[in-house]
Amino acid sequence: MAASGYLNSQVSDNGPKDASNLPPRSLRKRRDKGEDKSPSKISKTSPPAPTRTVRSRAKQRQEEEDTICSPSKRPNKSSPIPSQPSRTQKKRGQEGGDADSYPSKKSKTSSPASSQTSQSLEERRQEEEEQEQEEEADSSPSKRPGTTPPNLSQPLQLGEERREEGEDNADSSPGERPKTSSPAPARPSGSQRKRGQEGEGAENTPNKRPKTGTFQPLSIYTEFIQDRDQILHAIMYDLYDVNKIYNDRQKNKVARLDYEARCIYASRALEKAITCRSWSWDEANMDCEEREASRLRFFAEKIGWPMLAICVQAEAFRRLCQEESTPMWQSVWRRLQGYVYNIWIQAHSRGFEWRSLLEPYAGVDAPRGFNQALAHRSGVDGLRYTHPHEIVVDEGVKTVRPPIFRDRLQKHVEFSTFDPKDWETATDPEHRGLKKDPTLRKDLNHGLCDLCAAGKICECQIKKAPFEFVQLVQTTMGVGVRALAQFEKGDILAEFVGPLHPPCYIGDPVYALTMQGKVRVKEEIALICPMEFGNFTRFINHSCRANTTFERRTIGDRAMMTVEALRDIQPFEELTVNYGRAYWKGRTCECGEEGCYTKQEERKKQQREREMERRKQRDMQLEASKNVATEEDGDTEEYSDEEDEEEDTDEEEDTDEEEDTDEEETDEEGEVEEGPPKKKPEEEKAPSKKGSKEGSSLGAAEGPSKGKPKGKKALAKDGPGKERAEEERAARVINQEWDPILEDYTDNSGCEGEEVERARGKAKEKEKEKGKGKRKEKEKEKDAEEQEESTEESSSSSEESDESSYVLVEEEEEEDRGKED
Ligand SMILES: C[S@@+](CC[C@H](N)C(=O)[O-])C[C@H]1O[C@@H](n2cnc3c(N)ncnc32)[C@H](O)[C@@H]1O
Repeated sequence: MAASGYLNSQVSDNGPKDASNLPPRSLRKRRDKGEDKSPSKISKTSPPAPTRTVRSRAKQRQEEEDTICSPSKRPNKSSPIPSQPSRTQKKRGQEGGDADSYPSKKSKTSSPASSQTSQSLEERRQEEEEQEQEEEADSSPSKRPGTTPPNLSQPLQLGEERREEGEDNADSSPGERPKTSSPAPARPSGSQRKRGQEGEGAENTPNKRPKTGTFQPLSIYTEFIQDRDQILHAIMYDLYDVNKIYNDRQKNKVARLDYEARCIYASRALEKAITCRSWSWDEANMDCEEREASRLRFFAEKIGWPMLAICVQAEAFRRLCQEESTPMWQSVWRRLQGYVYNIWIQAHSRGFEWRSLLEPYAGVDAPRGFNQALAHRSGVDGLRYTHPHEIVVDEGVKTVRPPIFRDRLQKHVEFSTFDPKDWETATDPEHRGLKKDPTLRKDLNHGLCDLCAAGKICECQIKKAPFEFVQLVQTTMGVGVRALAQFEKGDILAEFVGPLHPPCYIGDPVYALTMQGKVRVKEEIALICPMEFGNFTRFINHSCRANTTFERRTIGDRAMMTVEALRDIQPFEELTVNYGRAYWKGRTCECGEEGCYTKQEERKKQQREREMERRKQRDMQLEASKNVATEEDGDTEEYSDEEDEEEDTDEEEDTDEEEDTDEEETDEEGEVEEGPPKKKPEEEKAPSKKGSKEGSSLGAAEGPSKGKPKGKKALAKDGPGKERAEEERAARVINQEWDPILEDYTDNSGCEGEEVERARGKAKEKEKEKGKGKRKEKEKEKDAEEQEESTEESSSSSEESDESSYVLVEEEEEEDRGKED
C-alpha cells in the first residue's frame, strides 16, 4: 500500500464522497437514530436477544404495516438498503429489548408515509383477516381430505407448536426461559415456511396474498441459501453472545444466571446426543425427537464431542437440530463442517468454555472417543491469551501462526498513533515539523460527523462488533480476512488504523494507505502505515471486484479511513477491497476476476509486444527485400505473378491480425519474408515484357495493358524478322488474356484447315465492314465540299484499321511462311 498507490488512488478512483452530503443509507439511518447508541448495524444485535419465537399473526401484520409505513424498510432481505432491522430485532423493539438502540414504532409510524397509507393498511388488515380465516378453514385436514402433507410437515408442525409453547411460556414467565440471542434476521417465520412446504395450494398462492411493500419473490434456491446463511450467522452470533456472558459472569450476577440457564439448555442437548442409539444422514423415517437426537449425535460422531459442546451453546444450532428440514440441516451441516477449524479457533481465541459441559458425562458409560476428547489438551487451549487478530488460521493444514512481515510480528492496535518525531524530517514543508495529529477534528476542517451530522466535535464512535466476526486466514495471497457472520451493505466494518506518517514517507510500501481530505478532497492528510501495528483491515486482500471499500469519514473527534461493506457479505466469505489500479503497477494481481487490472495490463502488453515484433520483422524484411532487389536486379520481373499471389495471401493474413494498420508495409514484409517464390517450369521459360526495373507489384498492376500495344507497334515498325516475330508471338501468348481480339488469333494460331480459313475470312470481312461503315457514316455527315477532308479522315481511319489489319496480315503471312517452311 504505497503512498502513491493503494488507497490513495482507489479513493480518488471512486471519487471523494462527502458523507455530510451523501452518507451511505445505513449511516443516514443511524444518524436519525443517534449513532452513539448504535453506530454500526451489526452492533444492533449486540444486546442479548430474546428467544426467537413465532410471532402471532397480529404482530406479523403490525410488522408488515411498519414495513409499508417506513420507506427505509424493506421486507426483502436482498434489498440493498442497509440498517434494516431484522424481524427479530423489530420484535425486540416491540418487547422493549433495547429501547435505546431501536427506534420506537411510534416514531416510524408517525412518518408522512404512514399517515398516507394508514387507510389502505386498515383495509388490507381486514382483508388479510378474512383471508386467514379462509386459509385456516381450507387448510384444516377435515376440510381437505385429499391433501397429504409431505414428510417434513410433521416435525415442522411440532417445531411450530414448540415455538408457540415457548412464546407462551416466555410471556407468562419470562424468568423461566433465559433470553438467548438468535438474531436469525428476516427469516420467514416457522408458520410461513410450514405453509410454503405443505403446499396448501391455491389458497396460499402469492396472488392470493396481499403483497406488502416492495416485496420481490425470490427463487426457492435463493431463499434457501439466504435462510442457510442466516442460520449460520445466528449460530456464530449466539456463540459470541454466550461467550460474552460467560466472560462477564464474574462481575455481573445477571450474566452469571443467564449463563447458567443457557448451560442447562446446552446440557439437555448434549444428553440427547449421548443417549442416542441410532443416528443417520437419512431421516426419512424418524420422528421429531429421534431426528433431533440423530442430528446431535451425527454431529458429534463426525466433527467431535468438543465441537458439539461448543455448538450446542448456540440456540440457533439447537433449533437447527430441532426444527429445520433435512435439506436445510444438511446444507448448514456441510457449511459448518467446511469451516469447523475456523469456528474451533474462533472459540478458543475468545476463551470459549466447553469442557465443563462435557465433564458430567465422562466415565465408563460415555460414548466412544468422548473421554479422550475431553482429556486431550493442545496448543489451541492457550490461544485465549493471544489477541484474535494476531492469529492466522491455515485452513488447509489446520494450524495457526502469528502474522509476520519482514521478520516482525504484526501487532494489533485499536487506534492510529501520531508521533511528532516521524514528522520532523518530512521532505514536504507543509507537513514538516507537525506537532499535532492532523487527523484530529478542529471544528469544520474535516466536515460534519458522518454519524450524527454534528458540526462540532461529538462523541460518536464506530462500534467494535464486526471485529468479533472476522478472522485472519492463510490465503494464496498471504494473510487474508474471512467474515464469520453476515455483514450488510453499508456496514462500517472498522477503521483502518496504524502509525501516522507524513504522506511522503516511503517506509511501508505494502500496507500504507493515504488518508485524503473529505472536505478538501485533494489534500493528503497523512499516510497510515500499519506494517507493524494495525488491525485486521490491513490484511484485507485486493480484488478487482471487491466486497468492501475504503471511505473517508469524519466520526467523533477524528477524520479517518474506514472499511465498509459494498454489498451483503455472507458468513465465511473472504473480505476483499480494491487497492486501486496504481498499486498494481509493477505488481501482479492474482484475483482472477473478470476485468482484473493485471489481466488488462497483460493484454495491453501482449498487444504492444506483438506490434513491436511485427515492426521488427517488417524492418528486417524491408532490408532483405532491398538486398534481393539489388542482387537480382532485372530478374525480379519474373516473380511478379508469384508476388501477386503472395500479396493476396499476405492480405488475408493481415486481415486475420487484430491491429494491422499498415497493410502495404506488411505485404511487402510478406513478400520478402517468404523469399522469391518457387516458379513453375513453364513460367520460368516464358519471357516477360513487364517492366523489369519496376517494383514487382507495380509491374503486375500495369503490365498487361501497357505491354501489348508496345509489342504490336514494335512488330509493325520493325518488320517481320524471324526472331523478332517469335519474340512477339511469345509476348502475345503471355498477354493473350488481356486482349480478346488477339486471344482469338493466338489461340487459333495452332489450328489448321477449314476452321482457320473460316476464322481468317471472318476477321477480314469484319475489318472491311468496319471500314465501310465508318466511311459511309462520315460521307453522310459531311458536305461534298469537305469530301477530301472526309476522304482524308476516312483514309486515316482506314489507316487505323489498316494498322490492325496489317498486324493480322503480317501474322497470316508469317503463318503461311511458317507452314511453307
Ligand atoms: C495490504 S497487504 C494484504 C495482506 C497480505 N496478504 C499479507 O499477507 O500481509 C497487500 C499485499 O498482499 C498481497 N495481495 C493482496 N491481494 C492480492 C492480489 N489480489 N493478488 C496478488 N497479491 C495480493 C500482495 O503481496 C500485496 O502486496
